[in-house]
Amino acid sequence: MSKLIKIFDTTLRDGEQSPGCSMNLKEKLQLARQLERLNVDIIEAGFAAASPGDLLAIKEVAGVIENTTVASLARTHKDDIDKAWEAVKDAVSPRIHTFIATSPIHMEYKLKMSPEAVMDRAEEMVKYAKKYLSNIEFSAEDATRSDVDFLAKIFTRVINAGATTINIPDTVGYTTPEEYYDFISKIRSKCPALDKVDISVHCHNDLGLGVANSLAAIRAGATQIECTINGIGERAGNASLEEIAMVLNTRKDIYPYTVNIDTKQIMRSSELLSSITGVKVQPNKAIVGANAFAHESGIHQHGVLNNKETYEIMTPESIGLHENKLVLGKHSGKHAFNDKLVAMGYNLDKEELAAAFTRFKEVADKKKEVHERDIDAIVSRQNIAVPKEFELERFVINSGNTITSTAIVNIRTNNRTVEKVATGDGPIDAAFKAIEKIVGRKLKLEDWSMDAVTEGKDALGDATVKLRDNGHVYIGRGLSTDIVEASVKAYVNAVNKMKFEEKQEQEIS
Ligand SMILES: CC(=O)SCCNC(=O)CCNC(=O)[C@H](O)C(C)(C)COP(=O)(O)OP(=O)(O)OC[C@H]1O[C@@H](n2cnc3c(N)ncnc32)[C@H](O)[C@@H]1OP(=O)(O)O
Ligand SMILES: CC(C)C(=O)C(=O)O
Ligand SMILES: [Mg+2]
Repeated sequence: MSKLIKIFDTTLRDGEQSPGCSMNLKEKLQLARQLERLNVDIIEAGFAAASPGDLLAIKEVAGVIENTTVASLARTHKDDIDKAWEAVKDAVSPRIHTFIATSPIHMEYKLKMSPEAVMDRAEEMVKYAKKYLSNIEFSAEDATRSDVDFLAKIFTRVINAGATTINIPDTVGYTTPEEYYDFISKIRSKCPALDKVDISVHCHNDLGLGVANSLAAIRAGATQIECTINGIGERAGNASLEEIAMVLNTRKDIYPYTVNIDTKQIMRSSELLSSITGVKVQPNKAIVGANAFAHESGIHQHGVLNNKETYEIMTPESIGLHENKLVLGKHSGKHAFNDKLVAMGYNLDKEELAAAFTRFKEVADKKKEVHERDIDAIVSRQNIAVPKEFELERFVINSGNTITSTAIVNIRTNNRTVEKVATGDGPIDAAFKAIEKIVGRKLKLEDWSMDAVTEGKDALGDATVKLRDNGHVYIGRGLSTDIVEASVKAYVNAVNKMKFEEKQEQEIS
């Protein structure tokens, strides 16, 4: 078998560091399960010392993931390492990932430590982590702006102390493919101990070179690539997992390596992440953008009609962009629905299945045809559902181009129905104002958007609402064939998330 290139997914850690991409515990669990289906080798589930909530989320992920290593990030501090261990110790395969910066600018101005002290600390903390477990990754933050001889020394010491993976990150997205190839080759020649461990790379996209640099690193001997779904991450993001996986899958002639990723799960992973964060993928994004497999111009269409390979270097099916197969209808029962879910890679418990089936029937009643992407939307929203402190019962809206829109909304909360009336600038605004009155709190609507999940006049509308309160942003999603209903559901979902997260924070603190 050819050499394995391990895929280390850091969507839940570095990805979550991007503005607007924070996720609650349920959302992290949902995404972690999808990453396991995608078959990544390592899930970096968070940074345990960052907050009690982060520690709890990693712990929960570690408790449910069976086939993938689960890692927590930790500074080179005893307390961080204790917390990281507490978070991952129940994992089937735990890893602690500890890091310290090695570039002159970071050591002098940020850490205020001498290079000798950094080296001593790194060695000491790897030894400290070793008392807990054997699988330890060490990262030299800002490696690409660090001195090669210094890196060779620190890597030799941490490997002798027990590190099993050495990461050489391009933290600020500064390097280029040729330079990175030479840099890694030089470090390898000065540090023979690297041949005994996995060499990892972690590339940021500040110059748009994250993927290209990761590929150059593979040719220089890297055996682990750190990346994120949709390329999210600090600043301009990280190298995108789907791009790396598809390059390695499509260009085996240049990269004759084994990669464990199930590429058919790529589209679903990308859509799930967008659905959780409310951050959409740009249409021309490679692999997962809406236009990635679209052919608009006549000459291209002519070519594709004669032979798809004239303009398609990979098939849409290879990333799980299925042909919108008609799957089930309103006469289908729970068994057929569950069989289909299993075939699509879902594994729901009894309660989740019952709730998803109810939603499926509601959708099937309104839509003639239920496609796999509709089911993806139903299931992913379902799992992310939080306790319904507020539940929409019904609404009536009076709207038109010559009258002020008026909404009457009835919501069930605390075992009673509350009804409020409000006027607004259009039907959706009126409905949102009525809900705000019921919640009894002034909420800032930061964003609202609507997408069609599938095509056609009976497409499911997928509404996203972003509410800001007390410095936090809460993202709600709503699905319906009716865009006002989808929006109202999304608003209520955002309010429920706000209440859920507030309660969680109170419980943890
Ligand atoms: C390149 C990366 O992505 S690194 C990961 C970045 N991610 C994050 O920072 C998200 C989570 N971070 C947090 O929640 C907080 O920053 C915490 C909880 C980790 C620390 O919070 P605070 O104690 O308030 O410290 P603050 O963030 O202001 O400063 C960082 C401190 O850690 C030190 N530090 C930074 N990196 C390291 C390291 N790898 N090893 C040891 N110490 C470090 C800094 O020198 C500074 O120390 P000081 O408090 O003695 O001056
Ligand atoms: C913690 C490290 C690996 C990191 O995120 C970076 O260097 O960008
Ligand atoms: Mg990073």
